[in-house]
Amino acid sequence: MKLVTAAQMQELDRRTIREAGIPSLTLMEHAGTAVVEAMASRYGDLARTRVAIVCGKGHNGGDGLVVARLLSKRRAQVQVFLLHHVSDLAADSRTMYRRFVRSAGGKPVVAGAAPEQLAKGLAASDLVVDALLGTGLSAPVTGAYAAAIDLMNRAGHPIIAVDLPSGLQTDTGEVLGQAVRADLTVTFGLPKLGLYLNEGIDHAGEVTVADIGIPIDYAEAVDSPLSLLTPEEIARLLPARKPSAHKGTFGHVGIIAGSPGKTGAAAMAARAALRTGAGLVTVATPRGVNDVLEGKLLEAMTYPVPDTADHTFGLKALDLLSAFAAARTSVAIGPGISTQPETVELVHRLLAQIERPCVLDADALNAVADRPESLARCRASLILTPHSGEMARLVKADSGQAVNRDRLAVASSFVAVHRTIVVLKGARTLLAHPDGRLAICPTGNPGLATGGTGDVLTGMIASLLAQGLPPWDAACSATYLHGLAGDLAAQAHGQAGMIAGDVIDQIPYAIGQLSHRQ
Ligand SMILES: NC(=O)C1=CN([C@@H]2O[C@H](COP(=O)(O)OP(=O)(O)OC[C@H]3O[C@@H](n4cnc5c(N)ncnc54)[C@H](O)[C@@H]3O)[C@@H](O)[C@H]2O)[C@H](O)CC1
Ligand SMILES: [K+]
Repeated sequence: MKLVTAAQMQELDRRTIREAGIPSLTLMEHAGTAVVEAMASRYGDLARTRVAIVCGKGHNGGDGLVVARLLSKRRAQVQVFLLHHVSDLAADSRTMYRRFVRSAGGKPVVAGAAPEQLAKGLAASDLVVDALLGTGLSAPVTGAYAAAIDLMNRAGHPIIAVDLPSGLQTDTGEVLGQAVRADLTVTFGLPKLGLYLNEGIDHAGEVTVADIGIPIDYAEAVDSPLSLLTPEEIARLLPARKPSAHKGTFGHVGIIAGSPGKTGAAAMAARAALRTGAGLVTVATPRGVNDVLEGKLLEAMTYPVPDTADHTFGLKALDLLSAFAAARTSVAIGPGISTQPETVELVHRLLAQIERPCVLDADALNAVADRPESLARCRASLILTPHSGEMARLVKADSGQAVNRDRLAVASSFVAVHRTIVVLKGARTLLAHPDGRLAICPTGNPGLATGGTGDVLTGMIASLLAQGLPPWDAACSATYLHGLAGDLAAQAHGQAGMIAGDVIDQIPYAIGQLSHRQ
């Protein structure tokens, strides 16, 4: 599904009204209806629920007035707070104001709501609807708006944001002055970019994208290189398992991984590859740690190769590893291989020889960071899976935080230069393709910030490559499934208690959830 900026959304809105002839009031009615439906599905029967609705003067406020009328119909106890006098409202919003007053029989509407009144009203509510500002935000929030946002955030009740949390910049996810911290955001038509970037991630809460009647062909025609991965799209990409299949049908993953103290990384990548459906998985590992690794694996095979005195990968293994990779359907290099200088050199030489689609992760990324030109020399399709710290090393940025401040630009320019796919991990993992495509993954949670989950993702991508998915589809699908498995693991164990092994255990259920959508 396309991700859009404020300008793209406004253009879509304009086309829908002018060309498709759908009246703006109808769109507003649909928007309000969608918010009420999302509230009912999250908070249950809303009858007798006390709801404070805080409205600005634009169309976002108009949506809020529709919500007010529809909630009153459901016998919720609604209190509307208008920050402006009725005469200041946009025309459609004024119409919705009148409809609300008429249908709700003169329920309290406080025009130009003073902070004390608002504070009292918020204290006496169960839920808060934020309909102050949407895509029309054009300047930092100050004065009465800032005060209202602060009061909403401090009221301690769940906040439902209409279209966007007020104060959030639609395109960048930056807070302009002050922004609402929502529990649920119901966004209209297409998802807005800022809900998935920067502070927007924390301010948006759960995001629901609501259909308000914008024609599908208009939405698909939006010229945006950015998309949000959706379960429907990912379900279509996953490999089918025909009744006549055998294990050869699902490919043979080769994983080059492990060193003393880090055989767990190798084992987790292998198990994740198997759980994602690969037919066969073999881990090539330094001879000195092979016995330890074998003890951790049942279904995967190992391939011990000559090692250095430290029991890490050394140059004497180059020819064997090159032949190993050539005999596999896909390859992953990196989990737990260490940054021993000979291992680093080995990675560079392997890259010059490898031809199978290949995932580079962890220490393999650290190896290429000082000589990234090796990437361009590689003939294979490469998928790199850095977290922000590894990306910082790859692009010589000061820190992972510097990368995170501008994830879109960093990832796009890296792939344009090095012609690889990048999976930039982190809150809302970002995928970048050298042809300019960008995708953001909505699944995953902070519980995934635990050792080993990166190795799991590497194994999953390699698995889908081995099953024949093109590299971009494999990267998108594996990232989505990995986040979903992480969300299921968090449900079972909590975000603090979940560990990478729990994510592996949930992969089959994540695949199962998507299969129902095929
Ligand atoms: N996209 C659609 O198809 C639909 C969107 N709807 C809703 O409409 C809003 C966008 O409405 P718009 O009137 O353009 O803007 P806002 O309501 O977000 O606010 C504009 C209003 O606020 C003033 N303003 C801007 N910045 C500030 C500030 N920092 N402080 C105070 N005031 C500010 C500005 O001057 C305007 O007067 C969209 O988000 C949806 O919720 C439709 O209802 C359905 C169709
Ligand atoms: K809002």
